[in-house]
Amino acid sequence: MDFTELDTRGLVLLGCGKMGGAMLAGWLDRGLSASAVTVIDPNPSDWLTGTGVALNTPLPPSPAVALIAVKPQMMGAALPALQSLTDTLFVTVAAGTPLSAYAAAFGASARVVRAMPNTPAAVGRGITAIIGNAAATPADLDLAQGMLAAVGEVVRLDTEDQMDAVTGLSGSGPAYVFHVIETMAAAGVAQGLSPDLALQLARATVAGAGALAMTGEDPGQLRVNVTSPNGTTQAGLEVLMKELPDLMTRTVAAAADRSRELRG
Ligand SMILES: NC(=O)C1=CN([C@@H]2O[C@H](COP(=O)(O)OP(=O)(O)OC[C@H]3O[C@@H](n4cnc5c(N)ncnc54)[C@H](OP(=O)(O)O)[C@@H]3O)[C@@H](O)[C@H]2O)C=CC1
Ligand SMILES: O=C(O)[C@@H]1CCC=N1
Repeated sequence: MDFTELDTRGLVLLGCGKMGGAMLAGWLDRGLSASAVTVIDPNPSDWLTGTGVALNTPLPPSPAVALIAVKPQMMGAALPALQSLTDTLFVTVAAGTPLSAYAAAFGASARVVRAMPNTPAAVGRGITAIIGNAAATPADLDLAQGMLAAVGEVVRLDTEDQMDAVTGLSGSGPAYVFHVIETMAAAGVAQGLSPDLALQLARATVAGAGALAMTGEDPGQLRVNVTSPNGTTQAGLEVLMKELPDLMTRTVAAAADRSRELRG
């Protein structure tokens, strides 16, 4: 990405925990100047302190973008810190919190893009869904998309309602996959492997399958390619496929429902 506008006018980051930190790490790795970034966070991590960004200093009056990455529950206490900004695009990654909440805090003319990223952004492999409010211009959406595309894929939503399902699928999804790694490793240990070897096999299997899935081949066909008739995979899938579809449907639904609840 061309970071010129952010480098020139500045980027403010409100909250730099797991998600804000993942995105900032991705941007700094891809060429954003640390000197252009001001972070507001009550307890900066050692990593953040070492990046050279400005920490809890007065804000520039008109940064290009203010990224809001605090927990939805902290929003009321945190947003007033950004109220003095002028001609700034607000980009929020908070789950649940609707676009209307930012109009209430910053005024109806505030330009806001709501985004749902995920933590693989830290290694440039995130996926983020975005939607703007009525005040956000096409140029604002392009700016937000450009920033987020620097740390992975970006998709645009048609309606804000879709954000709950996106949150339940790709926002929370990395945690489901990490749990698959954990449970595959534990299953390998139950078959007699050492914990270290089982974890190495599970981690590389998920990463390799993910890379293969990204070739664009249909995932159902990729599954068939592994499955010899009456072989080992078929025996395993006969167990997994009885339960996983319903389990995954309920998992994503629970996360999406929680996103709906967070609207308050
Ligand atoms: N983690 C994820 O995978 C994803 C998270 N999100 C969204 O990102 C947002 C942040 O989540 P996550 O990074 O996981 O949470 P974290 O708790 O890791 O990060 C939030 C950060 O905000 C800080 N903070 C608290 N109060 C304030 C304040 N008043 N002003 C500035 N900073 C403050 C926290 O400090 P302290 O810890 O000291 O309170 C913390 O460092 C949430 O809204 C979440 O819905 C979206 C997509 C994925
Ligand atoms: O768990 C959460 O609420 C946040 C939103 C998506 C991922 N983490």
